[in-house]
Amino acid sequence: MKLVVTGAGGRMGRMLVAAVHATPGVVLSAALERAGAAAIGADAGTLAGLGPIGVPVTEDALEAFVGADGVLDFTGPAATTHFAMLAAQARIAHVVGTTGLDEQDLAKLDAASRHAPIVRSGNMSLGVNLLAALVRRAARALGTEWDIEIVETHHRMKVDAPSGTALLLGEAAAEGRGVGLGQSAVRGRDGVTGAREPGTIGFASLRGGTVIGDHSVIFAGAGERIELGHRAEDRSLFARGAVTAALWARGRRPGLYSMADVLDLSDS
Ligand SMILES: NC(=O)C1=CN([C@@H]2O[C@H](COP(=O)(O)OP(=O)(O)OC[C@H]3O[C@@H](n4cnc5c(N)ncnc54)[C@H](OP(=O)(O)O)[C@@H]3O)[C@@H](O)[C@H]2O)C=CC1
Ligand SMILES: O=C(O)C1=N[C@H](C(=O)O)C[C@H](O)C1
Repeated sequence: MKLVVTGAGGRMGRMLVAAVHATPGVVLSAALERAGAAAIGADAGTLAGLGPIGVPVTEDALEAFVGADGVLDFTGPAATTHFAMLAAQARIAHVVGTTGLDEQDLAKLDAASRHAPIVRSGNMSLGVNLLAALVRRAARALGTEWDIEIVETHHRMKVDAPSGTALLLGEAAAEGRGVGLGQSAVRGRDGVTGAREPGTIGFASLRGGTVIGDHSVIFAGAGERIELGHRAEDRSLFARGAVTAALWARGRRPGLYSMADVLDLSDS
């Protein structure tokens, strides 16, 4: 399977190039960065710490997509919605790890998924997607007398909050309660906020240092607390998950899929 890596000079892009290189059955057919980026012309393998692999970083997404079977995309919302349109035109699988997408961005992905398969997840790891299934189950069992708070910590360079993973876990909690996250989420508190509103799902974001990604879901009841959590120790686990998603998506019908579909956790 021929794969394109977008944002190939970024933290995740370099991990993705290495994961593709290490996985039998997939090859890197192109590596992209934005026009004018310092990485243009560099060998993608060298950037990823592999040594030269003969794939230079380029800026021409359309040409790259036409010659490929899938694209691994961990960039930013504007780039990802653009790549979704191009992947739809080329009818190739689009694996989206990008977070910070708003409602309009998601609507664009939805439209693109009518023409090609898209696998989107705020977290491509098995551990987090299993955690989401556990959170859904706990929220269903405990009911609204137990307050739910989601705390996430990431490195100082992260640009969006709450993290995509925190929102994924919030969605799972809301589903467990049979409510929509949009109506329940409290995304940060400051000043005289008043007492906690029953049934809400709170989010708190911490940023600092080189933390790859820590998430805790706290269920706080009367006189007791349950905490379910996950700590990522290495970005390569997200990259391996993305390659697994691309292999799964190859030849699938157009549609919007999640990592829970890829990992067969949808009924959990
Ligand atoms: N779902 C998951 O499992 C995970 C998701 N992520 C998400 O992945 C995204 C990227 O994270 P990270 O790698 O840390 O960020 P980086 O900023 O290190 O990398 C993003 C790269 O994409 C490049 N880029 C931006 N726009 C374009 C474009 N139009 N064409 C080509 N390249 C482009 C950036 O270039 P430039 O610097 O010039 O903007 C940069 O090199 C984030 O949204 C993050 O939250 C991260 C880890 C796991
Ligand atoms: O930006 C990151 O680094 C990460 N982003 C994803 C998120 O927003 O949840 C996944 C992981 O936590 C790392």
